[in-house]
Amino acid sequence: MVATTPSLFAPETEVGDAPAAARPDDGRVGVLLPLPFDQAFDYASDRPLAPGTLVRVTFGRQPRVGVVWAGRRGTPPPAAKLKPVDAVLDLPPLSDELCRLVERTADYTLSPAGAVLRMVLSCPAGLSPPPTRAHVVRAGPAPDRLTDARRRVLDRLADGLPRVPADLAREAGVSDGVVRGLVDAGTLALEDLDRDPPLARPDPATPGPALNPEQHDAFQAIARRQTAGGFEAFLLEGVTGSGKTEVYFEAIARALADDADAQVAVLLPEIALTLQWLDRFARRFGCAPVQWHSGLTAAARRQAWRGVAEGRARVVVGARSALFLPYRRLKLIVVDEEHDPSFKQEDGVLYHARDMAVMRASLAQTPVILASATPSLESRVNARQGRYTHLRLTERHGAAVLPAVETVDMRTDGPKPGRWLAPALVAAIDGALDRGEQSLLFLNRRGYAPLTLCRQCGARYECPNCTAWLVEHRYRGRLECHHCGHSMPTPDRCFECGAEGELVACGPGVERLGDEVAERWPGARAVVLASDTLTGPDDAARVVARIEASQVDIVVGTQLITKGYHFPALTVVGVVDADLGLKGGDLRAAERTYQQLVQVAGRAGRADREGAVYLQTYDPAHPVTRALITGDKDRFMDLEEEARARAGMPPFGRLAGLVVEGPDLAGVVEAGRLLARTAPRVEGAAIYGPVPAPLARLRGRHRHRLLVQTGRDLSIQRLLRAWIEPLKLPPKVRLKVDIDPISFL
Ligand SMILES: Nc1ncnc2c1ncn2[C@@H]1O[C@H](COP(=O)(O)OP(=O)(O)OP(=O)(O)O)[C@@H](O)[C@H]1O
Ligand SMILES: [Zn+2]
Repeated sequence: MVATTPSLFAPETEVGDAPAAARPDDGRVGVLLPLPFDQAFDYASDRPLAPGTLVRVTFGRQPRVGVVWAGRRGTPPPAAKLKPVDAVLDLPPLSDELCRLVERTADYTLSPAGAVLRMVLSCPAGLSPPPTRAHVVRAGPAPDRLTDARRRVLDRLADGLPRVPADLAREAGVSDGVVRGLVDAGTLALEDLDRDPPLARPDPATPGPALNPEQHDAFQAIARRQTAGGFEAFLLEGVTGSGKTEVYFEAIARALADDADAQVAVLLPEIALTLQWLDRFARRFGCAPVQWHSGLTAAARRQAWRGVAEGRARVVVGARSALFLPYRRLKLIVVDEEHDPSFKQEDGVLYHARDMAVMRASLAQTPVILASATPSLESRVNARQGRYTHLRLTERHGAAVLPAVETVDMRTDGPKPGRWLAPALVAAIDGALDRGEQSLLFLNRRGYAPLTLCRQCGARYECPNCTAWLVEHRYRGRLECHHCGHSMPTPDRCFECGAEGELVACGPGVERLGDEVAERWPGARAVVLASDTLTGPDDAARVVARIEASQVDIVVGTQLITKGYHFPALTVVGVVDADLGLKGGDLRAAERTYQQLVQVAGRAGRADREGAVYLQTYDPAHPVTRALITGDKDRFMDLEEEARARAGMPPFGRLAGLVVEGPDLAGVVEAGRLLARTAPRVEGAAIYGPVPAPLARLRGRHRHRLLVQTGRDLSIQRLLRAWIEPLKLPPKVRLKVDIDPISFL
């Protein structure tokens, strides 16, 4: 059997302990702590505590919040050493479904269960009751002496909503003393209430747009499962602009309407979590969803976490970590842009949020929707083999059509040296400017130039901590490492030979394109968009609003600007270096490049004006380029799939990356040798390496890699555990195990 995520569907692999009743019989409960231990520790409890109950205990000397756990008990300590459960938190217990997700994720990724639990309890402030504040409420009859000022205060309170005294006084246009007087008179009273305003409830009753027939069929398939109940995974594949979002909005509305306590999780790649998306949600549901991502303030984070745990947060939209929130009653999961590599977490617990979303849905017995214009090969195979239900939207909504794609052969039709935009692309932008339309130039490289070298002696500027060039950022006047953040002012003389004025920038980044645009079209309104040219989400929102309002003619951007945006006046897209993603090619380089370019191209011509896309390439015959021109995605993906199948690569075989890293090379080499020497010799498993990783140094640490490849019929986790657990690595050397690796750096 070929299974893409075996522990989802093949219980014979790694299954965590099934939750049984906690065992208070012996006066003990197991408590799993958010620390890197796989086992629950015993604590004394004089009353039975249900699994999932959040408790405060002492571990070492530290107070900690943990979770009463049904299985995974370590060696029981003697009764004399047992510490009591100090307190039970005033929160609903974690759902059984979530506890099992923690165990499955731990088993699947070879992480300690406690490390996964830590992702669930990721908001310590949310664990305590919310701070309170005195609010004014109506408490008795109006006083005999009802002045005009007093009447205004009472009028404000007529809606029944409590208010903070100062706010009330301001709203009524009176002094604080008037409010105080009413409290003294017994007409009003002060009550300690949650400082946090209540979370708004999205309204599923507002009708969405009428779905077109394809959208309607897709939604009906999902709705049938919602009515019948239970787990089903849907792959919602629709060309860019086909209305995937409208379809899953309907499914969200259905989930909310069917069950007054239902909760919905929507996972988006962080950079696709834009104001445009939030606005659209608010227009459809009457209020913003609850957000969960790295940019939240501490207060917003606390409110979101607690709102989810108490079931008040009905729709949560967030980056991958939103999957591990303590939903009480999860009824639908949506993973939008499911192919996006950023769903893989690359540090700590190395999980893939898309795969774990499917796992969570199956544990919670709910539908899950994976949406994409360019589904991952893994999901495609799952759909073909019947594990996912495949829903397709083949056309853009309404009159919009997919843009025409052309290649520009850089070997024959490229620009002059020192320029980056070919004549054909320049002509297309001229045309767009004449017609008052917008153009987008895409280059997935921040900064001005990726390499700086000395024309005199050839010296290159390298990061002292990493195997990487320093990238020039001319706007800031600095050279920077994109891996560790190391940064220095751009020098004016060579560090090697001292020659002055001889340093040259090699190759383009978006800033350099911005210069070329300014030179060529001095009258055009241009903007360069990259994560480091924006000061934050507000700045990004402002720029996007300007583009929407057609106050920008030419956008130069990294992938930041490619995901999910809808700019009606944008008609020309230029991909400045279509070959960039193919360099250094790992397993998924072609697939990923294809997906990214389809997304970029998909920004063109989304409304009533037709779009055109220009791909600048040195290899116009490359299958990725061919597929983009012909639009024959299926053929391209079929070829990719055949190649993977032939090589026994995922999803037809399984991979695990092992990285040994440490501060000194000798220890790393020794650890690599130890792994090689003890490697299991098992039929159906191959082990490659150790070799220095492509990023042989990162943040000052040396890194060597091994790659383990097995067939689908082997449990790669079991093989790894038996091999690695007994090993004693040299001091300061760490081993990172990455199941289903996405990054091979
Ligand atoms: N049934 C419909 N009625 C009216 N407008 C629609 C309908 N379906 C889609 N649209 C509009 O068409 C545009 C594209 O739809 P949407 O953004 O949902 O597509 P998508 O498939 O999610 O796109 P992408 O993958 O490019 O992000 C939006 O402006 C949307 O409001
Ligand atoms: Zn560095």
